[in-house]
Parts: sequence; C-alpha cells; structure tokens
Amino acid sequence: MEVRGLRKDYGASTVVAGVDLDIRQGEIFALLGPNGAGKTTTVEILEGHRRRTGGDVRVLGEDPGRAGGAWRARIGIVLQSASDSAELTVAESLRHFARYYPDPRDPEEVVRLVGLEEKRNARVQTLSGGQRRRLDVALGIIGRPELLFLDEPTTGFDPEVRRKFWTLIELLAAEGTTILLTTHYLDEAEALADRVAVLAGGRVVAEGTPATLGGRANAEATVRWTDARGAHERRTPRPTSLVNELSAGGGELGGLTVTRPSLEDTYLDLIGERR
Ligand SMILES: Nc1ncnc2c1ncn2[C@@H]1O[C@H](COP(=O)(O)OP(=O)(O)OP(=O)(O)O)[C@@H](O)[C@H]1O
Repeated sequence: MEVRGLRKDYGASTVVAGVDLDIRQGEIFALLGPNGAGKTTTVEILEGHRRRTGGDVRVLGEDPGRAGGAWRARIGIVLQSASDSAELTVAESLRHFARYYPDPRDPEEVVRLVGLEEKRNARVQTLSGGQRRRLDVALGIIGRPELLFLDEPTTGFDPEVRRKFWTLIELLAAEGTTILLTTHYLDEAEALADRVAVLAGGRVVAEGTPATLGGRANAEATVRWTDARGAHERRTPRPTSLVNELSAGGGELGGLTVTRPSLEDTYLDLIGERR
C-alpha cells in the first residue's frame, strides 16, 4: 500500500494534511493518534469509503476511489461500529456474508478462530458488546482478505479475549495477510505492530518500529536504586556508565532499575501531552 500526500478537507478545515505511508505485504501496521487526529478518515479513504481531496493512493495496486467489486473482495474491513444483521444467528450471518466472496473461509473455522463456539446459534442481538465485536472481526476475515483494516478492534474486549485476538491477528499476518489497525491501546500496538505511525493534526509526526519510535531506544534512561541514604533516581543518556560508576566499589545496588521511556511516554511526547 502506498500513500503519497494524502489530503482531506471538510469545507475550510483540513483534517488530513499530506500523509505518506508505505505498508508492505504481510506487515502489521498500527496507526496511532489522539481523538480527531484523522485516523478513521485516512483509513476510510484507503478502504474506498470516503473520497479524498488530494494525493495518490494505491491499495493492492489500485486506486480505492475507483476500484470495483473484485478489489473489494480482496479486502476485509472491521469498522468502529458495524452494520447490523441482528435477526440472524452468529453462524447464519457468517454463512450469509461468506457468499459474497469467491474464496471464503469456512464459517465454522471462523467461529472457532474468534472464540464464539458457544454463541454460534445465538442471535446477534443477544450478544454482549465484546462478543459482538468478535463477530465484527469474524465478518471482517470471512472473505479471506489479503488486506485487513481494523478500526479500534479490541475496544470492549476483556483482557483474556484481547490476548486471544492478538494471537489471531498474528496468525493472519503469518499467513500473509497485511493488517492496518488503529488503536488507542499502546500495549496493543507494541505487542502486535511491526511498524507504527503516529498521526496528530492530520500529519504523521513519527513513524517506526514500536521499539525505536521517536528515538525511544536511545532516549535518556532513568536509573533508580536504593542505598543507606534512601531511594535515588537519576536521568542519564549513558545509564551503563552510571551503573558502572555506582557499583565501582563492588557492592550490590539495592532495587536497581534502568528504564527507557515506554511507548506511551514516547507517544505522549510526540503528541505534546506528556505531563
Ligand atoms: N463528515 C465530516 N464532516 C466534517 N468533519 C468531519 C467529518 N468526519 C470527520 N470529521 C472531522 O475530521 C477530524 C478527524 O476525524 P477522524 O474520525 O478521522 O479522527 P480519528 O483520528 O479517527 O479520531 P478517533 O480516535 O476519535 O476515532 C475530526 O476533527 C472530525 O470532527
């Protein structure tokens, strides 16, 4: 997927202001950013659900603004709020949507993948919020997409289900599915994404692997330790030297920790919100 100079205006206000992205096949890419940053707008343009004001976009080799049904069958979409087929059961809706695709997954397999076996015969309207979201994910992957868009996929998931969902996403990526997800959970981005981009005010303010984003890997570290005089904390760009110095006498340093900024610290710095 290649995006160059993507722009979206609503009247006089520009909500996407020149975004460039390259997402490789089989990659898990996370789009981060505060509310209103332009994530959903960007993703909806890439899905062909919204017109752009400017820029070049190629998704699976085609312009989503012009692509037809064959292209659409190659992508899977999980929106923030899904359309409803509340009268059907879980298994029925999966069978129903499978018919739209040339090479769908087996609906029973998909029920298992998202952990809805016990609810396979339940009507959609009786599902809990988190179960409903799992069905959304199931519907997003039923067509065996080459590219899967996930807009805040795990909102409302309990911790165990979130972990299972991460495993599912990793499985799909291992099969070669390209995944673009938006999320407000930085632990999710850190666990899943090969690369992340931070969007703020309609611009990409940083891009990289979760480990190196915003110079994180080489950022100033905080060294903490405790001795007879109490607890100490020092920030330094060269923590190894400091620890060497402190332990020169050969003694153990009590409670020694060396920490770099977390992805969340880095993210908050990037969007200008760090306390
Ligand atoms: N149809 C529309 N008309 C006018 N403004 C819009 C429209 N859709 C979105 N916007 C504005 O565009 C900006 C970006 O919205 P968008 O939904 O892309 O943000 P987001 O990064 O996905 O936010 P969130 O994290 O809250 O989902 C917001 O200021 C929003 O109010």
